[in-house]
Amino acid sequence: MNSVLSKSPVYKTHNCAQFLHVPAGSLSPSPSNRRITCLKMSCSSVFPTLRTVTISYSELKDTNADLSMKIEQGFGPNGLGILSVTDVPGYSSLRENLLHLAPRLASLPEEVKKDLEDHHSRYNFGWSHGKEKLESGKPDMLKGSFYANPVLDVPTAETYLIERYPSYCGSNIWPDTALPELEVAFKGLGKLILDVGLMVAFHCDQYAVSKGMKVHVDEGLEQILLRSRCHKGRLLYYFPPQKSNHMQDGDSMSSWCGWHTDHGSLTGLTCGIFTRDGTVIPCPDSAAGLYIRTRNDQIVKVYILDHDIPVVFGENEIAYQIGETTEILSRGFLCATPHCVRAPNGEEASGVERSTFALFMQPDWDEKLNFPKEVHMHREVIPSNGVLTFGEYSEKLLDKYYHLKA
Ligand SMILES: O=C(O)CCC(=O)C(=O)O
Ligand SMILES: [Fe+2]
Repeated sequence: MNSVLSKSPVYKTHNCAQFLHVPAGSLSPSPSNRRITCLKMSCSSVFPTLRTVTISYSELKDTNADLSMKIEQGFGPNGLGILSVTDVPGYSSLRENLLHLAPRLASLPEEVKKDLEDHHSRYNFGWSHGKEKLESGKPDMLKGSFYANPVLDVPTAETYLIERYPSYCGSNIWPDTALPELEVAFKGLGKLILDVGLMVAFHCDQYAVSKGMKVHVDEGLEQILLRSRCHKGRLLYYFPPQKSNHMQDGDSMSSWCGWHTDHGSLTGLTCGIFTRDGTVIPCPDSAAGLYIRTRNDQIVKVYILDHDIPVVFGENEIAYQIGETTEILSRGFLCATPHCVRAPNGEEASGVERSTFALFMQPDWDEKLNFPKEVHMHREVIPSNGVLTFGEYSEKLLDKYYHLKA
C-alpha cells in the first residue's frame, strides 16, 4: 500500500472544499430581502454581515409548527443559504469533545496518520492531507481532514459495491490505539447533527409542499436522508500559518477553503474553534471564518448576534446549508449555498489553528435521482432519460473533475 501511496496522484474529492467552483451565472439575480449591516474587517475591506435565520430545537421538533417562512428565508431562492438551530440538548459538549481532538489527530506521528489513509476511496475515509487540490492546482496542505460514516462502520459487505462506489461503500478507519476517544466523539456528534438535520429536512419538505411542489411520500428530503447509508462526517483541522503555505495566498477571500457548493443534500456545520498549541483562543482576525455568496451575488460573512456582540455563527448552534443535489431535486425551491473559509491574517495570526466539523448528508448510493429537464449544474453527466443513482452521479462527478481512478 505504501508504494502505491508514494506514487499516488493528488485527488480532489466530492466533499472537498475545492471540488466544485460556483459558475458565475448560476446564482439568481433576485435581490435578497435580508437585513444587511457592514463590518469593517482588519484587512481594511468592508463586508456586509447578515444574521443567520435561527430556529430553536423545540420549534424544529414540533411537526405541526409552520416553519415555511424561516425555511424560505434560509434556503429559498431569495434566502441567505444558511440557517442555524439553537438549544439542541447535549450539542455543546459533543462539539467541544470532538473539535479538541482535531489538533491532537493532526499532530500524531506521520507514520500513524499514513496508516489511517485510504487510497482506494480516494481518501474519502480516514485521514486525508495534501490529497486534494487548491484552486491554484497545488496540493492542499492547508488542512487535514478525517472522514468517516458516523452511522455505519461497514455500510456493505458486497465486494462489487465497494469496487463500484469506494467513496461511500468503504469501511471506517479508526485510530483505535493512537486516539481511541475519536470514534465515540465523532459518532456522537455526527449522529446528533444527523438527527437534527432530519428534522430540518422534514420542514424543508413541508415548505416545498406549501409552494405547490408535489412531493411523493417516499421522495421527500427527509425520507431520502433517513434511508441513506452514505452520510459522511469530516473533522477538519486547518494548520497554522507557519506550518502551511497559506500566507502566500493570505489575502484572498478563500485562503483556507475555496469557494464551492457542497455536492450532497444537506450539510450540518459546527462553529469552528481557534486554538494556539491546542489552547482555545479568540480568533485574532475578525475577517477570518465562513463566507457565503448570496443569491444576489453578494459576499457576506456569517454572523449571529450573541449577547449583541457579532460573532461567527453561535458556538452553540448547528448551521445547515443546502447541497447541490437538493437544489436539483427540489427544482430550485431550495438553493445550494456557495461558501468558503478565510484564514486569519496579520502578525497575531501566527500559530493559529482552526478545527471544525461538517456532516454531509446525502442520498444512498442506490437512490434513483430523477433529474429535471432543465438543469444548470453538471448537465453533461446526466443521461437523456434523466435518471442516475446518487452513486453513479457522484462517481461521474469525480471522474469529470479529476479524470483519475483510484
Ligand atoms: O471549515 C468550514 O467551516 C467549512 C468546510 C466546508 O465547507 C467543507 O468541508 O465542505
Ligand atoms: Fe463546504
